[in-house]
Amino acid sequence: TGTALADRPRAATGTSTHPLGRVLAGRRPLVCGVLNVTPDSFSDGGRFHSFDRAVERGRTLAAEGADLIDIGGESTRPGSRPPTPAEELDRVVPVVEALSRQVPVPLSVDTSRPEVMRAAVAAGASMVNDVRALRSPGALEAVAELGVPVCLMHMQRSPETMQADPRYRDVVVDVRTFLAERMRACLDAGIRQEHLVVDPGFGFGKTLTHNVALLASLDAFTGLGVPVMVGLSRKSVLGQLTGRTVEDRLPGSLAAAVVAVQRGATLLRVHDVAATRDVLAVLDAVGPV
Ligand SMILES: Nc1nc2ncc(COP(=O)(O)OP(=O)(O)O)nc2c(=O)[nH]1
Repeated sequence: TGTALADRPRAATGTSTHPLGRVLAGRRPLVCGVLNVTPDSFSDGGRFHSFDRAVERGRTLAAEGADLIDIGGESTRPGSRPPTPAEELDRVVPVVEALSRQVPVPLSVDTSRPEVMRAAVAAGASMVNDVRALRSPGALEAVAELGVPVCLMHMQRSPETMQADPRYRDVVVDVRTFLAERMRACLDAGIRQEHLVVDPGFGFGKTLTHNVALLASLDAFTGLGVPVMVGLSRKSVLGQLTGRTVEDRLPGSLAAAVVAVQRGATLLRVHDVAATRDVLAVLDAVGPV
């Protein structure tokens, strides 16, 4: 069941309004469900096992009301080693292909590799989400040619080293400046402004103090004039604030979602879609702060 392949929002290269662009222009905050197809996200699996569970997870996220499903094949946990290009392609593309036929919601591909962007969009993805903000060789050109929306996220250094000793002059100013520079690079490469999303990158080269400052000053990023994505769901910053392990961080995640939306976030990247949708329903009833 679900939308036939032909009816799905396709990567519309060169057309004026991309289907996902219309979604992103909407007023209601969007819930982006996290689907990590990585060994440490799906336990004891060979590709087949994780493939089956990944597709099942994607169907569950859609059934819970996800507006978008973000599919990633690279674990970006602090200290993690990136997969080879072949490993990443092998993890992501079959899942995108299967879900593009089975679920009626747009798919985003969480990758920094242009070859993975191209293969995932060809398989049915409608958006790119890049934790390296298109800094890899060929990434800007790939997104410009694909004509799909892209999320530009801030990360200091790399997953292997980012949490060693993160330092900023002023974390809000430094992250905002970085994102503004990446937006400029995108516009210069021919990527449309209405296809841009920015994300401060919570937990990516930030201490607890840095993460809290970024959340408290989220309006610095909404001031960039494009939708802001926030990914705080179950992250270690919530563990630092509550003392909870990852399995018990739903209350903290929902509190973070409320704060993020009230300070201007319009996309929430979360593991718990149904619970987050419930929180947004209550916020929506009350209206803006
Ligand atoms: N735009 C964006 N993309 C992201 N991709 C991965 C993660 C890492 O978090 P998660 O996927 O929950 O964990 P892991 O990759 O360790 O499984 N966080 C973000 C984020 O905050 N923003």
